[in-house]
Amino acid sequence: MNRLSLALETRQLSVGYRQKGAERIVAGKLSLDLWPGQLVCLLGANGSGKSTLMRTLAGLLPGLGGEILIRGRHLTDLKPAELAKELSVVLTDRLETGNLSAGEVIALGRTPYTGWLGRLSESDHYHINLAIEQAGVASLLTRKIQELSDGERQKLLLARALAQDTGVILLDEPTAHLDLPNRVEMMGLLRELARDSSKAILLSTHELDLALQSADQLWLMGKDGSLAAGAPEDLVLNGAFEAAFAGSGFYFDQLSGTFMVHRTHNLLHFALAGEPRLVFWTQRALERKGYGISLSKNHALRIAVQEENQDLHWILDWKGQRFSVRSMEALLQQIHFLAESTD
Ligand SMILES: Nc1ncnc2c1ncn2[C@@H]1O[C@H](COP(=O)(O)OP(=O)(O)OP(=O)(O)O)[C@@H](O)[C@H]1O
Repeated sequence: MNRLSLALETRQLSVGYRQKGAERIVAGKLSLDLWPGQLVCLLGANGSGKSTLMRTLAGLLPGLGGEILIRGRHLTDLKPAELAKELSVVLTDRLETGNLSAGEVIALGRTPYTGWLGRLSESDHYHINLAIEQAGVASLLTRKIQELSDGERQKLLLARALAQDTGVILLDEPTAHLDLPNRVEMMGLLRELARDSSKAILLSTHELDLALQSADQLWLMGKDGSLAAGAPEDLVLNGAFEAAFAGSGFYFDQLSGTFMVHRTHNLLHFALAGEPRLVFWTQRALERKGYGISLSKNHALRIAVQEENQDLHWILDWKGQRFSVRSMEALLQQIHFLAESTD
């Protein structure tokens, strides 16, 4: 792809704060590309610098070095009105809109196009209606903004950004206040917008699992001011994903693609056999108790799990002895009993 069609680009960008004449660089030497049609999730532990980078890219915080280009033009050369036609921002903590209705807030997204009288043209109405439909906020329009729930307000802010009709949309934690179905819906909506409307969307989030499943690219901020960018699967397989969130008490399991709370601390390992879904949950139960999994089929400790007529049962082969149980709880109790009596 021709680099001229990049939606946003940074070259050796440093972000951070100037305090009493001294610079505090939060992240440096960032050379990043954001293409039209791409959904990029910005991830990192608390305090790693996601908001700082987001605010710098949005022109709300001056960079400490390097360059930011929006469709090939330097951010610092763009007048505020020009920037507002290129890039919209949804920040979680900003809503200084007084006593406006939700519909009026969405219409504010057209400010860069309406001139100082603020009169809405046909094209403005078109974009407002499209934004209402895309964000699914038609039922909120007459409500006062203070009366909305956090989740409803979040969708409304997305609608305002969509009404602004920019090529780049930056969202700081857009799923923060949403429940699980709404988080999934919001991520799906952003995914669709990127793909179908060729928007370049960058969002920061703590939803690691959703980001892994939805993003075209992850930008992973490390605690040391570094940033690793790449396809989610590349960053999992090269260890960058786990390294960004390394902490005590949990680890990232590449096989299941999830963070696990428990490491094996028990010497007992089991070989598992059965339908993958049943093996998966049996493994989860064993790992929760600190047992390990063996890949050897001839292991002395084996568990086979089966489903017959919607009844589950587990056959535990314990060094040649066989036990049959009908629930996961019974399986764990049987193992515990056998382990205790063999000690
Ligand atoms: N206004 C400020 N002045 C000086 N330092 C700041 C300021 N705002 C944030 N910081 C510091 O910059 C670093 C990055 O903060 P930032 O808010 O960007 O992290 P974050 O990744 O968004 O965190 P979180 O996940 O907790 O929202 C932190 O060490 C923070 O203390």
